[in-house]
Amino acid sequence: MASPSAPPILDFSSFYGGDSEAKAKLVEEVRKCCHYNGFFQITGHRVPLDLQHRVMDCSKRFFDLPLEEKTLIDKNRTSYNRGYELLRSQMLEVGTGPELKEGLYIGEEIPTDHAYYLENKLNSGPNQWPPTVADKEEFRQTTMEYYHAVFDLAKDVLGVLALTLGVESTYFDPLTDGAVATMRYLHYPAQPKDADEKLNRGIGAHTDFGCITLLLQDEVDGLQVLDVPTGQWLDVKPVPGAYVVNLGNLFMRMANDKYKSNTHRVINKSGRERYSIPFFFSGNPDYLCECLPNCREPGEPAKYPPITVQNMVTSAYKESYGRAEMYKKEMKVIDFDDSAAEQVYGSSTTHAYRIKSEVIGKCMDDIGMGWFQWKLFLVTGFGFIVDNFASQGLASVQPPIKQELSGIVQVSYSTVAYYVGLILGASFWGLSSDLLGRRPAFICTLLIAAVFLCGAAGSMNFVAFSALWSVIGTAVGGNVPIDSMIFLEFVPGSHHYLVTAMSSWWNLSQLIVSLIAWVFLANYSCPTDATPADCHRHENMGWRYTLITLGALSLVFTFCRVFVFKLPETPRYLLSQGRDQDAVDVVNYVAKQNGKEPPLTIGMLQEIDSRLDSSSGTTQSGRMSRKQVIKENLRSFRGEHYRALFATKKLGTHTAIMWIIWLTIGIGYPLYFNFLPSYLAAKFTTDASLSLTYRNYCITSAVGIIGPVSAAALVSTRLSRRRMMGISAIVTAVFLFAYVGVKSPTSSLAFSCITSLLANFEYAMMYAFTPESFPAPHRGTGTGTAAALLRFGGLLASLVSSQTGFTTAPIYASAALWVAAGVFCMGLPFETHGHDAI
Ligand SMILES: O=C(O)CCC(=O)C(=O)O
Ligand SMILES: [Fe+2]
Repeated sequence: MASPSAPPILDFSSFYGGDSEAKAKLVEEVRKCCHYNGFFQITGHRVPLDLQHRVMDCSKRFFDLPLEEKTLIDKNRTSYNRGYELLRSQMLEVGTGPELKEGLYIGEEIPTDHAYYLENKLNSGPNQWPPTVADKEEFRQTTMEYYHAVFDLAKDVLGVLALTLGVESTYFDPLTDGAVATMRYLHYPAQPKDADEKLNRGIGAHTDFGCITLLLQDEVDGLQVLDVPTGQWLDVKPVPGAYVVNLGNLFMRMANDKYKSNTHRVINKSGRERYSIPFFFSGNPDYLCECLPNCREPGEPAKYPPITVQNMVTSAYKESYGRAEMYKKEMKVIDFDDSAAEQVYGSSTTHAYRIKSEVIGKCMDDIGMGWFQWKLFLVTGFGFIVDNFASQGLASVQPPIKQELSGIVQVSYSTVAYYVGLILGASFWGLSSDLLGRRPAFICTLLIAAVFLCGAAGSMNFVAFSALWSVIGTAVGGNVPIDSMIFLEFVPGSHHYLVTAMSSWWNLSQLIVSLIAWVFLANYSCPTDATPADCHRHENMGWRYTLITLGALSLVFTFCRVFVFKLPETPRYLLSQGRDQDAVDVVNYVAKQNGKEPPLTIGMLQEIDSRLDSSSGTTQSGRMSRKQVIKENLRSFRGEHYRALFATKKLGTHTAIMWIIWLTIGIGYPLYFNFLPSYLAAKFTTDASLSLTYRNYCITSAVGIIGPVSAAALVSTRLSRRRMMGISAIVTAVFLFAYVGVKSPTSSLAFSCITSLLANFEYAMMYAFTPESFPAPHRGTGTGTAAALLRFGGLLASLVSSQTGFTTAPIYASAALWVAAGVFCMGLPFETHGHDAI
């Protein structure tokens, strides 16, 4: 069977006849099918055609009943799977919707005093018969007559299977005596021909978990078998009167995997209603399934230990139906009453969005922290690193630039240009990540920064230099806000503290820049008293080397982001766009990357829509092309993301205070750091060598790393984030005030280490708190604006520093601003600790 072929039709009558040659041929053909995919059809069996017609008629009669009459015998009223199962109550395949089929489960009549019932044996108990079906008694009798006829046929098929294994046809008698079997009347309503095939399955792809299945189909096709070697789905064409026979997982296990239990599914695209009656033969619950004879080579071990039919089928049942069960469980866990979140977020998100976001959060928790997120922690960290490559890089190269390039009125004008870029960049990329997604910013910001950092190294005049820095600013401005968001949207609750720890990348970067500057600037710069008249380019290459190195490292980071770690769009952004199916795919992709079972199905999200009776837009935006989405977004954008951040009084107050805090520390932090070097130089008038200066920078930066790390440790405790941010801001201020009084260069270094640690503690908290406090559909806008205000503060500070002489006033001002920021933090209206970011 080299080329894919649908299950063959075999004449079973030779099993009953006396022609031993024909019988041997049948056995051989069955054996081939078992090896190939475990599927074949049989005609010539002993189940009368007339009985088949009568039973199909029963099935139709039942399904024609009104729903309320069918649900009188709901399967969930029993603990042993007998009775009616509603449409869409099962999902066997990842990524599909609930299945378009309804069913009635029937088995051997087991009274409540029967040992099987008393011992809770597999699917054992009295049947539930529909009380209102026409000809009720005939319905019951025909059904049971059919059940017993197919039961006998199943025993005969097992007889042939025994012969294929080279043992007596009676080999399976211990398995078939007292065997449990279940049959199901199935009804697949007609599904529109153009319905989305992916979502609308009669039965999702699955394998049967019992011993063997005998299926009677009516004349409407829809059953397909997967041809494993080619990946094609082969139609199993209905043949009047024939049974489709297939092996289940239990048989495959007993055959040491030599015989196959194959994947199959039903998609009813016929435009007609389809009826089928599968008969699942499990076996005697106490039968011990061991490796069958002739299923392994001499010396080859059995792949599986012995197991009883009861244990095997119950656990396989769990596994096979696990998804559906988990789905139901999940749906029960979901608290549809989210009035607390509603109070805060109001109309900024829909109810359905919030619940779905919560479900995604739960799935992320189930998937847990794994390789995917650790890699993400590294690649999002690149953004923090490059941010400081630029800020710190610019500050370090300004002194040698001033010496070399002529016509510079104020070297800090380049800082102004850079900050203007940063403000534009933070606002633009923030907003763009809500409109177009997180990915474009993830790639572009790093790439642009890398290219222009290299470009800036080649600047020949100050105007070009400043212009290039404004472009670098537009890219870098988007790095930190977007990267912290992306990481936040993938990290499980258990590792939320890592969002805070991300800031340590920024401090690490400060250390890297200080080291690079130490190497290049201390060695390849004109003497400190040189001017453009006597400082030549070739003697002053240090700043160019510095920038080239920083640019090259940034290029390597970009390369990693583009080619090594491929970031999928975040599930919450996709949800916010109504792209539910894409969100499901991403969540399951992360699960796969972490070696976990896929936890989410589209059905779970659809269930939320149907329960809340809202349309998520899946059907429209789900099929929109990327271009359409962009167009739609831009068209609908009338400042809606900004308005949404003020949707309720609480959220509005929060947004306003958050933004004010960012502006305040935006001025306070650089005001102090820009002044400090000149202040110290003026105060101590020691002509400290460049080397010493860079050494001190390195020490301060290294100590600074402790800030975010300790913040990360504390953020996962029960302490309130607002209070921690507030207190750390105020303590920073106290140290700044004290700084003015330092008496020696050594204590100055100690103080700058402590303030750096404290300020970075506060920053790290803020960088984590800000994105998590905004709802994902507007998170980019909220976080981006915060970052833009931070930079605006920086711009104000650099304007002040370019206009003011050396006094202590700016340092006091900075301290006062930190106090103010601390007080604002305490006034934030809500806490994110203990809640999932939505
Ligand atoms: O209805 C069919 O054709 C197939 C049913 C089936 O595969 C099942 O119930 O396991
Ligand atoms: Fe099946």
